[in-house]
Amino acid sequence: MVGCGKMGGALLSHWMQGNEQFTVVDPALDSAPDGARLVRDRSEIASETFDVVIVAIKPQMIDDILPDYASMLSENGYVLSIAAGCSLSRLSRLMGGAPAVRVMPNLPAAVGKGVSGLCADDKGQGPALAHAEAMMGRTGTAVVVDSEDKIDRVTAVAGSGPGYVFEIARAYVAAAMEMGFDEDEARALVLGTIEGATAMALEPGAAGLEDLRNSVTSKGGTTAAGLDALNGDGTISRKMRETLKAAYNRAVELR
Ligand SMILES: NC(=O)C1=CN([C@@H]2O[C@H](COP(=O)(O)OP(=O)(O)OC[C@H]3O[C@@H](n4cnc5c(N)ncnc54)[C@H](O)[C@@H]3O)[C@@H](O)[C@H]2O)C=CC1
Ligand SMILES: O=C(O)[C@@H]1CCC=N1
Repeated sequence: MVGCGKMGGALLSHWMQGNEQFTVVDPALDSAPDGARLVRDRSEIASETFDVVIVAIKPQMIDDILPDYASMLSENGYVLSIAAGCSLSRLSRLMGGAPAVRVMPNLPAAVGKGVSGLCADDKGQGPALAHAEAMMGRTGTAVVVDSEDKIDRVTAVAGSGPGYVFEIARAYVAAAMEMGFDEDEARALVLGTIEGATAMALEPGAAGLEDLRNSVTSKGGTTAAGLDALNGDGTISRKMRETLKAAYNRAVELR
């Protein structure tokens, strides 16, 4: 595993539940998760081969770093990347034509509630994709998508998504504090509300989101007043479209 920072570390803690053995190369780590082997420089393992090379470094570093790993992939091995944008064809080329699988995870994998999309190139269909899907299944929900472009769309919706949710929650908490609650109270009220509303929407057979919203909204009541201020002019709807488009466009730039 090349790089083991925030996202790679979150995944590894759940990947370790399987039968694979992991070697992590990361110059910045003091220790690897229990049971994984840590090396700080690739030269320490240069003569070894691995069934999978996992790319968990920043996309901008891949061109410089990945070619050094091409000779370390075993004959039937594949490259698995979690990097935003970086295309299957680029990954495979940098790894000497190896089968390639792209995964777009998200950070709640840290608590086993990740959502991820996967896709593979032609050589990566079959055992490589099945293995990657099994690994991702240990971290939450994994969905194989039918085109590589959809991975960049998964990135915009789900990969970056926790960032949007944390930002919305942060603004919601800040507004609650301006209403006179202290931070602990505001966090409990806001995060509990988000958790409870999400749990209701996820119940099997739950009503649609519009109906759920309406079930909170009394005619002429407080929710109607709040919703009118929130999205009466469509600001939130427009902002969400702009948000996803901007993230998708950036993923395309990183291909
Ligand atoms: N953070 C997130 O929520 C998500 C991140 N990703 C992808 O995951 C990848 C990693 O992102 P983060 O974990 O957020 O970044 P990060 O900065 O936390 O982790 C990157 C790691 O790479 C290591 N590194 C730097 N140079 C290295 C080298 N030469 N050899 C080996 N390791 C090296 C760093 O020490 C660091 O631990 C990116 O490609 C990103 O697009 C994908 C989905 C979600
Ligand atoms: O911000 C990023 O580029 C990465 C990919 C998705 C989430 N974090």
